[in-house]
Amino acid sequence: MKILNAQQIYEADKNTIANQQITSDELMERAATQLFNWMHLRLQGAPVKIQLFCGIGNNGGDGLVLARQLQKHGYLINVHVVNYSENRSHDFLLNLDRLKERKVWPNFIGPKDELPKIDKEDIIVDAIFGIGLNRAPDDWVTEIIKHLNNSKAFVLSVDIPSGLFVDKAPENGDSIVRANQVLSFQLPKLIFFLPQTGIYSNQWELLDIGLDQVYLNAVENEYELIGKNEVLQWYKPREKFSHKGTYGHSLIIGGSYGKIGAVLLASDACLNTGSGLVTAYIPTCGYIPMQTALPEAMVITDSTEKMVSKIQFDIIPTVIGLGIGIGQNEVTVKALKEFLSTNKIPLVIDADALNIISKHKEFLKMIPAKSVLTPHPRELERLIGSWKDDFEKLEKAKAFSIKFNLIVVIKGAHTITLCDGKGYVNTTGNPGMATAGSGDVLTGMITGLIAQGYDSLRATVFAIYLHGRSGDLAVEKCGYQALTASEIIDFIGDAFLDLFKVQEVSDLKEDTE
Ligand SMILES: NC(=O)C1=CN([C@@H]2O[C@H](COP(=O)(O)OP(=O)(O)OC[C@H]3O[C@@H](n4cnc5c(N)ncnc54)[C@H](OP(=O)(O)O)[C@@H]3O)[C@@H](O)[C@H]2O)[C@@H](O)CC1
Ligand SMILES: Nc1ncnc2c1ncn2[C@@H]1O[C@H](COP(=O)(O)OP(=O)(O)O)[C@@H](O)[C@H]1O
Ligand SMILES: [K+]
Repeated sequence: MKILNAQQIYEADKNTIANQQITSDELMERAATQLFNWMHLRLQGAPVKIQLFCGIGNNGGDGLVLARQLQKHGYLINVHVVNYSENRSHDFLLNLDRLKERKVWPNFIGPKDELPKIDKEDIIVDAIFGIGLNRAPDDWVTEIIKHLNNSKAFVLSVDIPSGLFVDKAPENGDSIVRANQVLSFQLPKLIFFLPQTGIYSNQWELLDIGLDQVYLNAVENEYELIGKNEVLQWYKPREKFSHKGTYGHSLIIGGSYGKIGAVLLASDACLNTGSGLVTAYIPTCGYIPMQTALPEAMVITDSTEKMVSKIQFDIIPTVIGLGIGIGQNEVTVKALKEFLSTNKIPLVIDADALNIISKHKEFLKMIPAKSVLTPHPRELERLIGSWKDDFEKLEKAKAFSIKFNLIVVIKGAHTITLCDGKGYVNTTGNPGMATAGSGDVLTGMITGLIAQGYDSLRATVFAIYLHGRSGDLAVEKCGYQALTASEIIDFIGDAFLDLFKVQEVSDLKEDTE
């Protein structure tokens, strides 16, 4: 699903109005009717007080239409207009009149006015600012937002939590509404997925408002949200007359004394993702544990007991997963340099191999094009330097990926894959996966898909989806705390099977959250 920027959303708006021959206020009515339906379905006429806080733009206009519809259905409403500008939008004014026609007189709040009383049992509708916010809210507006946040009432935000910009980082957390639920119009917003801004939307859902499909299909998006529909089309079925050679040979290079488990996890994950053959290249000390714990994997040992000191093998792997548990010993750095200087096989690079490359930036030029780098936030910082906010992080990582023609994976709650200037935002996974070794599993999975002939970008995005989905399925059985990396591997098969399950309506709702 496409993630558009603010300007593109306004374009979608314009195209919808032109091509469907409707007025802008009809589109607003459509949007607010979806808001009303969502609330009405859940509240069923409950006598709860609904306090609507509306701005003076179209987000506020949505709030006013919603207020009118709620009042028509007998709900108890209090409408407040946060009167932050004289520059009121046409559709706001139109709907203000329509509300007044129904004898509803909003309470206008200006800089010096007292703040309305909010009980914790009330429901707050936050329609103060939408995607039109273009500067930090004034101090008195910030005070209102703080008042909403301190009220303990349930907050439902229209389109986005007020106070968030769509395309840049906020300056002051106090001026952002903390939404229990966001109902956003049709298109997901990038801010829902970034650690700094995602915290303001506890849950979010998309409401289809029938935006012009021709425009949406044609528009070039910088970010894409990845769910089941996106990855399913890439799935390669197993062929009847295939054999293990058909599905590639993965080589996993890594491990050091005390960190053989990392290679074990990656190799196991790689096999479970479908790689035809898997060979692990490890220091000698790992030979027996590796062969015992994972008989399906072949093993090549380094000449050194406790670390990788020379990367030499006589097989021809399809792809190499490099760096998990490898350490940063001087001999390993040398081995890595020698290996990179001649290697032409695509790489998936993780962990200490990334840290070594960060200290020896000249190695970057030796990495084959479209190899995959999978740093966690600290490793990313070592690679690209620090950033002032999530947006700068994305820009720096994107520039880095373009400069070296590499795929860069920013791991986290919503892992983002960057390639050729475009970002792919993952939707699966859960905090139970913040556990030792879960990144090693991901490296094995990406390697395993590349081995089977998926191009590196698809392999990466697909593996990240499956990795998160395995974690989501596993957590249903064991809970967040007990989730281990091995458990994620145990559920890779279920994650594949789950691709073909027909979704229940209730699951569909979960998917958009
Ligand atoms: N396709 C869709 O998705 C649809 C979207 N719809 C809805 O429209 C919403 C966007 O509406 P919007 O463009 O009127 O902007 P909104 O966020 O209401 O801001 C209002 C105005 O405030 C101003 N302003 C900005 N910052 C400020 C500040 N700090 N302090 C004071 N003033 C400030 C700025 O005007 P300025 O003062 O710069 O002239 C801005 O224009 C969208 O979120 C959704 O709810 C639906 O109705 C239909 C379909
Ligand atoms: N809160 C979270 N929600 C979803 N996924 C998470 C969360 N925290 C971590 N993960 C995932 O777990 C993995 C952790 O990787 P990493 O930090 O490299 O672990 P390790 O080095 O222990 O193997 C990444 O794929 C990341 O996206
Ligand atoms: K809002």
